[in-house]
Amino acid sequence: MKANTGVKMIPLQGEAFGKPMVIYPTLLWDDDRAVLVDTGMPGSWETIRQEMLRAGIPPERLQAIILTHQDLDHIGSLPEIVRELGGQVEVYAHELDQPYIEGTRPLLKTNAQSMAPILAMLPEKEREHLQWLCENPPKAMVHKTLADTEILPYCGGIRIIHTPGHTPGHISLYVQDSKTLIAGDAMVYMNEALRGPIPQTTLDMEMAVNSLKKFENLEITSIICYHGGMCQNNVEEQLHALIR
Ligand SMILES: Nc1ccn([C@@H]2O[C@H](COP(=O)(O)O)[C@@H](O)[C@H]2O)c(=O)n1
Repeated sequence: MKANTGVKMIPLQGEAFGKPMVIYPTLLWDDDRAVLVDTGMPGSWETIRQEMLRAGIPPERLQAIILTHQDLDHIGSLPEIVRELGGQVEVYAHELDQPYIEGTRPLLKTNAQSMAPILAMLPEKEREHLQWLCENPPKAMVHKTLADTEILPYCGGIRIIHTPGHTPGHISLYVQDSKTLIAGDAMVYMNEALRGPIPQTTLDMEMAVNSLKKFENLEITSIICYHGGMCQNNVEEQLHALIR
């Protein structure tokens, strides 16, 4: 029997890096399990938990967290979720971003040196907070690393697509049942238009643009961008216009 599967974005509103920001982790579920894709900034777990309850998914059902990459706004609440749910949750990420998430290497972007220009512009209280996060970044163990083309057996099958560029281990996810592409930061959705990677926060633009080719042959009905949310208008036409 086919499981009942679902996809729901969890909008998180707040201030990050000196600007107001809305970001969109995604909740996936089937009859008995739930999966969270990305965890928001530090301190977001309570909002995520409330949104899970509103969707009728008890937090105890959360069995996996998939991190699209190492950036602070994606891994921020990972330690608090793992602390609360403990051994029931498996954490997944690509092996190239694993050491940063586990804290054995400093985060590639959210470190005091890279963030210096932003830190210098912030009011004192926010600067101290971001400085503290740069020096004490969230970290937690990655239990399983993910490889390109692998299919995780949750929620009708989640295909892993390695899309390096924004970070070396950036992944996107294709949710087979609903034909939803969870693009992480490989693309953004702004003013009802799908756009490519953002140069200001992408470590290797050429690689990031090249990674979009991996979406070319997918049948897609919706794209969830971490920045901008869900794109459902002329999805394939918009996507093909970005692929060079
Ligand atoms: N103005 C900014 C915003 C963010 N950063 C750093 O880049 C990382 C990725 O940010 P996204 O908004 O693309 O998710 C973020 O974790 C910050 O470290 C930045 O340098 N300047």
